[in-house]
Amino acid sequence: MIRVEGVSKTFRGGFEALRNIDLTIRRGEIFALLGPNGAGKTTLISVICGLVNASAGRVLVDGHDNVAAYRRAREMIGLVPQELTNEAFTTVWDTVSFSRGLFGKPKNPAHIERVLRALTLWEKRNNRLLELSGGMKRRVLIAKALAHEPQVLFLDEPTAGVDVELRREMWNVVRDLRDQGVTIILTTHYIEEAEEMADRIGVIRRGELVLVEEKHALMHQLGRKELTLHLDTPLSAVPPGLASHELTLAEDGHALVYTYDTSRPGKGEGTGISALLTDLEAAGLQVKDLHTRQSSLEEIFVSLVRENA
Ligand SMILES: Nc1ncnc2c1ncn2[C@@H]1O[C@H](COP(=O)(O)OP(=O)(O)OP(=O)(O)O)[C@@H](O)[C@H]1O
Repeated sequence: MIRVEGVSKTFRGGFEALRNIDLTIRRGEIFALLGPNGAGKTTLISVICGLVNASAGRVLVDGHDNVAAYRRAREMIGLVPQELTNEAFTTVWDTVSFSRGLFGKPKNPAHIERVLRALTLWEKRNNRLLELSGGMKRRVLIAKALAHEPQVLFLDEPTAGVDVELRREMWNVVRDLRDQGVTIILTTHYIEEAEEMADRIGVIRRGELVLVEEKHALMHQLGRKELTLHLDTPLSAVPPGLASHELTLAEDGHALVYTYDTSRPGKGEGTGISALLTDLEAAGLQVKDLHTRQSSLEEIFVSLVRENA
């Protein structure tokens, strides 16, 4: 659906906000662009949408070059901006219809009605924006972005600063849109959001795309857990009887660390912990204490960003 080829952006003054980005977005997927503040997420979206010119490279939207064929490319895209706009005295119906008009599309009340119903705004269509709750205003932004029937929807921080309940509601809205065939690209600070929503995740850091991965493959990494066994008597090496387990020595031989995978439970011997405990006993090792830990999503994200430093 979208190809980003060798895109760089250097702002006036020489700041390099994007460096040689290559990215392909597949039709019908939800792609989450994850990155810390100032990483370049908004700049990348702005370049793809043709709001900011790239310094190098090109962007194709469904095969249309977004500079040479700007109008064709742009009309395929709906953009939900980060900030709420301020048309307080306009009604929901008018503001959404107006957005469609901006793309030179003929009026289509049936489509506007479909969009408003899908976003549960139909009952509020005659209300002015100032009369809506924060969550409704956010949904109006989505309705505006969908008014001209785009095939791709960009959501820039769709749930920044909203409460948990509203965040879940937004996630459902986005999933429904995907189910209707809209390709979705969202930026987020929230790892949980990327985990919950995305088919693929891209991590951007200081203008570079440091990782693009299927969510499930990432989850596989995330699924690793550690079991630390504190020993009564320190060891100088892992005993031969335990060689078949994935063990390393830690804390000067006072602890054995077992790494296992939680993403494939219930197959064969499962986590392997019971077999390990049996073998520990057979090897005559006394375990004083034990604890388990799982890398949090935050840790994985931070380590990904650091690894690529
Ligand atoms: N018009 C501009 N002129 C100069 N520098 C800019 C301009 N727009 C953005 N930048 C810089 O480019 C970098 C990337 O900004 P961008 O808004 O893309 O980050 P972001 O990843 O969306 O961050 P956030 O999560 O904070 O929204 C920042 O350092 C920002 O200061």
